[in-house]
Amino acid sequence: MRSPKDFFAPLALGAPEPVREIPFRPSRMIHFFDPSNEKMRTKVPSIAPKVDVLLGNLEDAVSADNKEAARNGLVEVGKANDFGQTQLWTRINSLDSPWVLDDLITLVTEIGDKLDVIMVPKVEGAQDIHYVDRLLAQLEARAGLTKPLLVHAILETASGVANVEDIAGASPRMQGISLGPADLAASRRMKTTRVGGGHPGYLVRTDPTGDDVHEGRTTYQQDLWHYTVARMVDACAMHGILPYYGPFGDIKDVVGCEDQFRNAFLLGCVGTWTLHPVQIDIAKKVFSPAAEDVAWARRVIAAMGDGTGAVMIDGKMQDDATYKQCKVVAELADELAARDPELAAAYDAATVSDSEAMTGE
Ligand SMILES: CC(C)(COP(=O)(O)OP(=O)(O)OC[C@H]1O[C@@H](n2cnc3c(N)ncnc32)[C@H](O)[C@@H]1OP(=O)(O)O)[C@@H](O)C(=O)NCCC(=O)NCCSC(=O)C[C@](C)(O)C(=O)O
Ligand SMILES: [Mg+2]
Repeated sequence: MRSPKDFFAPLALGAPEPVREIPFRPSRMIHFFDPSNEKMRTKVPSIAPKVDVLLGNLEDAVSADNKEAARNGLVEVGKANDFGQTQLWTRINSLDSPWVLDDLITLVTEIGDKLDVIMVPKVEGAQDIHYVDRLLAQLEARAGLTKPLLVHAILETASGVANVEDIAGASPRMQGISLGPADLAASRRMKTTRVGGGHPGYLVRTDPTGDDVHEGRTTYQQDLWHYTVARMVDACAMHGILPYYGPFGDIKDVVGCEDQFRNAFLLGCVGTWTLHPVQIDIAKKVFSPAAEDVAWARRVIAAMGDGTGAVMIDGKMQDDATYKQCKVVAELADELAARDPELAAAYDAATVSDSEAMTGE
């Protein structure tokens, strides 16, 4: 464990200074594409402006035969495109794979200036982040990069979940963490066969009231991922980094997908993954606060003045803590509106005057 005094020192001579604060750039959707697929590569210029993050995936879902083609395809995409406000990320192969070393050497030296974040799969503990941290510093120095690359961990092993707080705080490069429900389910020996989402068998049932043991009792499906997402959110908030939901594999179930995304949004996640174009608008809708919620938040903030004391608005008590919640919503809205003129217009149109606020009543 490094001394706190050394935490922000570069890990290689000539590497850039680590960031002191993780930049909050909109990342409502991390859109996955397979860079070994030529058709997908040609779509990059049209997809990039529609997403906050475009991610060239090198790991699972890219067949072993295509690993080099995916790496080279991503280099080609990185060099050929100007991504504007859209971030370019990659998911490298896992640290125990035969491909990861070449992934890192090639990507950092060839397109390190275009990449924002390196997503590391199957992170087991802080030691995995330390390894990547030092290697990235060496490669940044070799490539002459002036901006440090950030690191994002996927929470997809039981060990990773048990060590999530250490992972979140392992390096100043740590940008965020995503849930990896498919590998995590396998690692935990859960009995599901899906990529994210719920399961009809995971439920609670109302008590029997008499002879109705076998029928007439309502059941409620539960969220398999609640514990993990909540724990991930706390670990990220504790270390000033950003939590994300992950993939929702039932592409056709756009309603279930929206519900799962919204649960994550309400619990504190800033974004999710999109695996197919149909999920992009769902993520955008869910991870942009609703216009009426933004109007309400702005109204509470205006009525609360310096943020202390208590006021009544529409029969609801507001105080320092609701003020802080409203600041989270309003500040997120401002960040998103700065990038998205349509959202900015919707938020401005919904702004409600605070004149109805009844201070002290
Ligand atoms: C599922 C697949 C095969 C269906 O692909 P398809 O071509 O069969 O689907 P489609 O509905 O027929 O596609 C319609 C159009 O959309 C295009 N398209 C389709 N997808 C995309 C895309 N992502 N980006 C851009 N374009 C896309 C596709 O090329 C087609 O274009 P066309 O109309 O011109 O012919 C495809 O969507 C895909 O490959 N998606 C990405 C899959 C992926 O990255 N999986 C890994 C992440 S999840 C994971 O790893 C788990 C985790 C975290 O590790 C863990 O929980 O453990
Ligand atoms: Mg996985």
